[in-house]
Amino acid sequence: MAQITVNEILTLLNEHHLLLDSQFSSLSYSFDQIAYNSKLVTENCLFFCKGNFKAAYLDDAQRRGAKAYMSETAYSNAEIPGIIVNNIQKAMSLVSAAFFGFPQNQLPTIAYTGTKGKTTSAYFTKAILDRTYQRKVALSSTINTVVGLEQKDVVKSNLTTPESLDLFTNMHRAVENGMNHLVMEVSSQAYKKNRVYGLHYDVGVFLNISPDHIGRNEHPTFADYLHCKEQLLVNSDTCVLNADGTHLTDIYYTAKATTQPDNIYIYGRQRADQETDYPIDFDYRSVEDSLTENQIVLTAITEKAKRLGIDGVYRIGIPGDYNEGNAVASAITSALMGAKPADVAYGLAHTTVPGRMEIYQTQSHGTIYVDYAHNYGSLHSVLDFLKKQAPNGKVTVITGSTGDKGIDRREGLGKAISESADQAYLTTDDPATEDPKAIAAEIADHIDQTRVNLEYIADRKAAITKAVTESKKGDLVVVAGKGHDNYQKINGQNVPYEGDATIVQNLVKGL
Ligand SMILES: CC(=O)N[C@H]1[C@@H](OP(=O)(O)OP(=O)(O)OC[C@H]2O[C@@H](n3ccc(=O)[nH]c3=O)[C@H](O)[C@@H]2O)O[C@H](CO)[C@@H](O)[C@@H]1O[C@H](C)C(=O)N[C@@H](C)C(=O)N[C@H](CCC(=O)O)C(=O)O
Ligand SMILES: Nc1ncnc2c1ncn2[C@@H]1O[C@H](COP(=O)(O)OP(=O)(O)OP(=O)(O)O)[C@@H](O)[C@H]1O
Repeated sequence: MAQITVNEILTLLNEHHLLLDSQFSSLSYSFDQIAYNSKLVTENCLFFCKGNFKAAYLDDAQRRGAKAYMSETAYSNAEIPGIIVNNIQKAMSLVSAAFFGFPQNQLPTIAYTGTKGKTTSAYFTKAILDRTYQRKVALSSTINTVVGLEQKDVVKSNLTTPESLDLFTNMHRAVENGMNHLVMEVSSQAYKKNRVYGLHYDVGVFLNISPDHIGRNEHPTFADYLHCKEQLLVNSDTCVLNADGTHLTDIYYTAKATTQPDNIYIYGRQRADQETDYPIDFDYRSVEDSLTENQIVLTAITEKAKRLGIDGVYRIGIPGDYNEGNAVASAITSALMGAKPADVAYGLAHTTVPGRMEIYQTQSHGTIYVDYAHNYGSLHSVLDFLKKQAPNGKVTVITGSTGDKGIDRREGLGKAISESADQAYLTTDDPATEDPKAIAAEIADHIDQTRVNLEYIADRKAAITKAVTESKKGDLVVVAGKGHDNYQKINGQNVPYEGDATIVQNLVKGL
């Protein structure tokens, strides 16, 4: 059973210069539970006060059995002793890891960061390593969290990277369930909020970066966004970098500051004019890009890359040329963790990711894709790819954009539509407290309507239905933005929504 003594906590906090004061007299006192939500407190619990905290939550925690609290502020009315720290998020992460006996030491971890491709790459990697390690690979992704082999060990995730206490709880459960590796996604917010403070990864991957998540409640500037993402490399024993992304110099030198060049692997698409200041370890080229799959040739260039033994031709079961880079990153990380080429081949060919390039074919209408693209980078990648695949057909997109956050996504979506779509239906996507029609108008402001047919249909299902039923053979239709979500965020509520995939599945039956 997980436990921690006051002495262990104070020692840990002191080592990290986090402790300001402790009102606890007995150093040998031991807690059997830790929690940051008062509703989850049971007997003999250490309670963390963090975030937008209200004193009433501490009263609630006391009533339910908390024996001490940890906080950046002392609460004079509290009846239980306080441990006062100068950074509660860092303290909570360290104490959580210690409480669960540092589960990361028994769970070699591959961590992905990047603006786009984290979930897809994490799924590719899990599929490969599941072959190598008989499915004993845990997963922490935006979609699902997997901590064991049974159905009850697979749960839907709330965040891309969970709160530290939840993350270490999951890792502990994974170890208890006999899982022997972890593949996880790490968001920039996870670093901003110290959700992964003190956690080291065996392999850390930087997939790419483009402006996103900048604004109220997220990152004040792009520099801050980049800095947070780069922290993954500082905390990784081996770093894997994508040569085709922007800011490579910055990213490479951040990796090199704490990692020997021998433990840095760089991959990139083969190009005649390839010239970088860094050695490319692996290059790859497309043999086939089709509407349903890709095939690549992966070539090891440097000696250390050759030692991984994964040169070869691979089929990738998810379409989109940008998924080739995701697949290569996954092949390299999996090989670093012991996967054989046959495992890589199987995993890349058989991965599917809910809401990412899900394909629905019709008999006499177009081909429909459900995809999570919701900013310029992703929508541009998807539409640009499909446009090249449909020389004689029309590319139609159905999309909206979220309210109350990511305001600059609206311009980006409009730009991506203008560049590569022939037709767009603007509709509703998590409007929060905003009017979806006004959001759509902002997207429309950036669409060149002399070349793109545009229509606003507020009801998302109606927009999808019209686009799909009116499509002709050879046309490509992308239902973008919501991916696997089955709710619409409206005025603080998650209003149930049938889901893009379900709607499309039902529609194509008769077509
Ligand atoms: C801004 C931000 O990071 N907020 C996160 C943070 O909120 P918070 O600490 O302020 O929590 P709160 O909900 O206001 O409540 C304050 C505290 O009181 C406690 N409480 C509350 C009620 C009660 O009755 N009793 C009680 O004890 C809560 O458990 C909490 O500890 O901690 C919560 C979990 O402890 C997170 O759910 C929440 O994420 C919000 C919802 C969120 O959506 N964050 C997004 C921006 C995010 O992190 N996204 C990234 C992906 C984006 C990227 O790629 O960068 C992600 O990793 O998912
Ligand atoms: N390497 C890539 N480059 C550009 N676009 C990509 C890439 N990989 C995936 N995409 C696009 O981005 C969308 C989201 O992909 P995925 O969920 O794998 O990324 P993510 O980093 O987890 O995203 P998010 O942070 O938004 O959850 C996909 O549906 C696809 O449209």
